[in-house]
Amino acid sequence: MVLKKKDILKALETISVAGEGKNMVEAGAVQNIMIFGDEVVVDLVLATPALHIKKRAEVDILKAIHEQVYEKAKVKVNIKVEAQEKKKPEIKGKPIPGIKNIIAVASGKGGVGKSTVTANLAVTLSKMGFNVGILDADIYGPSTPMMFDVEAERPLSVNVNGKSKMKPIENYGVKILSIGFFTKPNQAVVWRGPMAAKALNQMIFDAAWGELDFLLVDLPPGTGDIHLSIMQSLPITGAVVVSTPQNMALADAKRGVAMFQQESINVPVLGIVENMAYFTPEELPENKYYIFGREGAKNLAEDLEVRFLGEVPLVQSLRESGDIGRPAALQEGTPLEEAFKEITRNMVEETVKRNENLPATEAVKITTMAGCSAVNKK
Ligand SMILES: Nc1ncnc2c1ncn2[C@@H]1O[C@H](COP(=O)(O)OP(=O)(O)OP(=O)(O)O)[C@@H](O)[C@H]1O
Repeated sequence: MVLKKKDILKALETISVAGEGKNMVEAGAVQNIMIFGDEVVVDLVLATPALHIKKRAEVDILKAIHEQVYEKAKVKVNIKVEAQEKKKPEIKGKPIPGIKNIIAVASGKGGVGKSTVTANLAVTLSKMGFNVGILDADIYGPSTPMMFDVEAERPLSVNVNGKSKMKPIENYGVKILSIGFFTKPNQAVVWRGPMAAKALNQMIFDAAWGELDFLLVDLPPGTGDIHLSIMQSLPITGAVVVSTPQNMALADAKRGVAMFQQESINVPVLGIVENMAYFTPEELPENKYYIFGREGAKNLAEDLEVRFLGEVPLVQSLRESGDIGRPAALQEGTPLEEAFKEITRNMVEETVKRNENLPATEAVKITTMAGCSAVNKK
């Protein structure tokens, strides 16, 4: 009996690989087949060193060749174990023309300052010379319109290439669309998941964002359906997680990071920001009181091996600036401006690093920090 490689391959194609839904040839596990007379040598690569799986593969191969090709074939199986490379984060969703980087800003717990951080990151990016937008997707408490003093505004419709599009509201050099523009003030927001997802999709794809270097997405707190829906429809470049140093907030932040890193989402976490890191009376800036604990988010970042982007103190003027609608980072020469500059610089740096590891898509364009002197300045 003359053994043929194609018959052996056909037999091996009947063996499935556990958990992959593919046969071992399709899955690339069969590296080589050699035939010497009635002897067949199969080189196999497996991702797991588990003994029972190795044994099982060997038995299956023997059986398939004996039953389907030649019952007296002398079969030898060489198994090599190669840990599979960790899946690289990939950009999902359809790219939005003109938008280079989409950064999701998330927090596990509510009220930790996610929207405040988003607003100040946005104005800092704008001061650095980037074109910036904020998509306020916080369906439970859209606060961006208030933080930018545009609560009373309503987006107008404009004509772009014959299509009617929603024009974002602009202030302090930042383009804004918020779910808050479509609800009355004080109206209880009871968006159901699909409704919210639809409204968000319109704000993303039916909006005239123009050219943006960064679109920051202010996510609702927590890790719910709306997050999944955004993650699936938007090509998110990376995520920034905001937390206070408090244990309770940290546990939620950890869940937030895990949500981005889970296999089905696989959005890289650019880093963690520690908000309300300490209280400092404005008249005594040297005095620091660690009200919510010390360096909790910093330690969490280290534990999770993600970048610590920086800390923001608890300062009365930061709250006030949010309430009056003028983000604190707009001021020049203040410790708060410095803090946000540092965080923003680190975030841009992480975005650049992350983009270097990605396939070039419309959603990923910024691959160097050159051209932004404010970013390079330490
Ligand atoms: N570092 C800070 N110092 C002082 N006040 C702050 C600081 N960070 C946030 N705040 C204030 O805390 C309150 C909650 O902040 P913010 O709305 O940004 O939180 P959030 O995490 O976005 O909340 P939500 O759960 O509604 O999404 C606001 O009044 C804000 O002005």
